[in-house]
Amino acid sequence: MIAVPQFIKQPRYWLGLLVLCLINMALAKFGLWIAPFVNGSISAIWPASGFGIATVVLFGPRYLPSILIGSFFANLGMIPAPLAFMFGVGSSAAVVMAWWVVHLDGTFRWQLDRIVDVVRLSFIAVPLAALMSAVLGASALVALGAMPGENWLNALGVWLLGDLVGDLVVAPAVMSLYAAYVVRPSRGQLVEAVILIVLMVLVIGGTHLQWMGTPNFDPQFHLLFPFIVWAALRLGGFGLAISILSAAAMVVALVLGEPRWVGTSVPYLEVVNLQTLLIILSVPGFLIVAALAEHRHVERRYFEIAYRDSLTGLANRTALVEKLENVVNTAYMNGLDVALLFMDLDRFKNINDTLGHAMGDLVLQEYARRIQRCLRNDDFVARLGGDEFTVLISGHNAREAAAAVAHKILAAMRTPIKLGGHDYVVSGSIGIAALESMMTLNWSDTNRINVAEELMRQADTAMYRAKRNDSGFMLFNSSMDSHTKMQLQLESELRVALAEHQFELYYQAKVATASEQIVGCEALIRWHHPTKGLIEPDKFLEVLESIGLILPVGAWSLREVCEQMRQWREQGLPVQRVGVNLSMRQFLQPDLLVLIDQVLVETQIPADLLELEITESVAMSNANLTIDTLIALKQRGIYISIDDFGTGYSSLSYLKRFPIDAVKIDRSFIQDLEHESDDAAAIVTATIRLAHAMNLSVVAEGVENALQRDFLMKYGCDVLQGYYYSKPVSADEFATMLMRGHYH
Ligand SMILES: Nc1nc2c(ncn2[C@@H]2O[C@H](COP(=O)(O)O[C@H]3[C@@H](O)[C@H](n4cnc5c(=O)[nH]c(N)nc54)O[C@@H]3COP(=O)(O)O)[C@@H](O)[C@H]2O)c(=O)[nH]1
Repeated sequence: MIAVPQFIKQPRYWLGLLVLCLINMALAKFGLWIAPFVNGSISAIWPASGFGIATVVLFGPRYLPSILIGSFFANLGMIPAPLAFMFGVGSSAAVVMAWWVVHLDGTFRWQLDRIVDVVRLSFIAVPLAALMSAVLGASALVALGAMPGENWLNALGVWLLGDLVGDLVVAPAVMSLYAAYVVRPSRGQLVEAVILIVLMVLVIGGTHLQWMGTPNFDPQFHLLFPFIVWAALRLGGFGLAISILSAAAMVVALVLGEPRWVGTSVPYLEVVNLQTLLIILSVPGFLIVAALAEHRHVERRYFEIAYRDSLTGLANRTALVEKLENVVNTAYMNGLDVALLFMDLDRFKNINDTLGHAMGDLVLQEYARRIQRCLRNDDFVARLGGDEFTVLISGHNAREAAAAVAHKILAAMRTPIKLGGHDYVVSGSIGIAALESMMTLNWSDTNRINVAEELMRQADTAMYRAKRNDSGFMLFNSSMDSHTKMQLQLESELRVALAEHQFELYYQAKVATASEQIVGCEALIRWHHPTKGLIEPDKFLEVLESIGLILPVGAWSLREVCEQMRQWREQGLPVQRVGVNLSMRQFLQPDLLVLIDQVLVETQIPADLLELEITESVAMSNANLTIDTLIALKQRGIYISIDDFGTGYSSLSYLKRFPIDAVKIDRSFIQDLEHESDDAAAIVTATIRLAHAMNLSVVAEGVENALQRDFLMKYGCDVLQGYYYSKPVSADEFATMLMRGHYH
């Protein structure tokens, strides 16, 4: 059974077909009407064929019947029905030919906004279609006895030219008018188009009517060219289409209506002139429009590349900088406020590292959308790169508006995002810098560019402060600058500290819960500042990490620990395992294993005396890499513990994947141990039970009193560490402990 296409059942289709049939018929009638003025039988202009090509290219071959039927009924009554039918078949075949040629490789754009499409339509599809129609039409005339065979070639020529003119004028014009129906021209363009046509009628019509009928009258149709160029340059395809159709109508009317040809037909040379004129008005016009559209497209692409962020579609850094300078200028002129929000996603790197960059991209795209939804139309949002976004707000009370927007954005971020089947909440930190209108009144011109830069810097500083304080968002204030200066000073002092050997390692004992004998220790760094005295690591570790100095300092710690063990062993002390903390950067550095091997070989320390402590978040930052590194460390016999356990977002069952030896319960839980029913107590006991089930040793950090010790003893914690036994002490003091065999 033949399947009936769906469109057949749609009334819209039949209505469309009917309308197209009627238009086709009307245009064919027009062609037939002008035929006697020219040579009596075959029309010099056949607009129906151009309209047919346009409708089938635009709406598909399903509308082909409109051409066959329109042509048939237009001719019926004037010529025998079989001939009328053959003409209809010829017209339809010509349109199929044009449709096939333009769609050969599926790249044709009926909007005619590329030169290649205008060329394909005008120089290949239309000539082939016109030739086919002419061959079939002239042959049908001869075959059905309506014309002697010797006139075939002549009829073919006239038919061909008539179709060419109709196709080249009407087909691109109808396509362009349809494009304007889809993307409406502006009111200004419509007004300009009307003015253009009125002027064209006045100039051409006026000159023509003035001289018409005088001896040696020469029509001044070349005066049409400036109007066509004007339309093509200023109004695009739509303006050009209506100008060309108006010009064609006017020219045909003026030529046919000339008193010289009344009662006779227009001489053939005049007809060819008319046909040539219409073709050279149309084809170059549409080529100009296409060339301009291509140029605009290239410009738009350059603009996109230069000013758009390709991942999120938001404005990029360059666009922000330009916009900021403009907004600052406008604010200066109009006494407005400007506020800049600088936003950064918290721990975004972890998402990239653990879930992959593709998921990271999804997060950025989703958060770009969420930020946009929190803004008004005239706010400006940009992605600076990575996970950094900015929002620019200007107007009255921009600072208050910025704070409200920051609230909205942070609230929008709290909705979890689904990644790989799991819900994640990615929080953000926002810094806000604002310029009040009162201040702007005093700016000089050069100042204003610096002001834009300064705003960016201040918002950035406030964002870092918000991130550090975990406070969501913060407004910039000048005290933040002094903090930044102090940070810079700290950075340079730390570089000096490394070069001048101002770091020292202290050692804190770890004792076995059952015997309370030392079973090892943890090496903890201290800084002997030349003026400020002994500084604890919490005050400088983060800066070391942020400026990358943690790598040489970490390498120094590792070497120092092993060197110290070697010395203690040489002194005959009962050296136990010593733990060294590894920071994120250290753990992820590619030559960590090379360094460890080198140090162990140099100091001749057995690998099982070395313990590496990595925090949960370090282990989780890149699970696959962590497993590989840990396996390599284990193969060497190095002892591995997970530090600060309970503060990250992993679970023991997740850590099961890692080849580790011990977990160190974070001291915040130990300090909260008071009653067995407390949350902390429940967490500690559950951790001990689970860790033991997984054959892991459990160390409790921060044991400060007998109550905590007793609790941990009762629940079978293996090792205790804390001030209750010993604070971190210098290497010499720890050597004394080792000598005594006790932590006192
Ligand atoms: N990457 C490196 N990190 C290091 C290194 N040296 C230290 N650190 C890390 O710095 C953080 C702070 O260390 P510190 O100020 O030395 O504090 C340690 C102990 O003094 C403290 N502690 C131990 N017992 C108690 C106690 O009973 N009460 C109490 N209030 N504090 C106590 O805990 C710190 C040891 O913590 P941990 O490492 O988690 O076991 C700290 O995070 C260090 O890791 C280094 O060379 N490299």
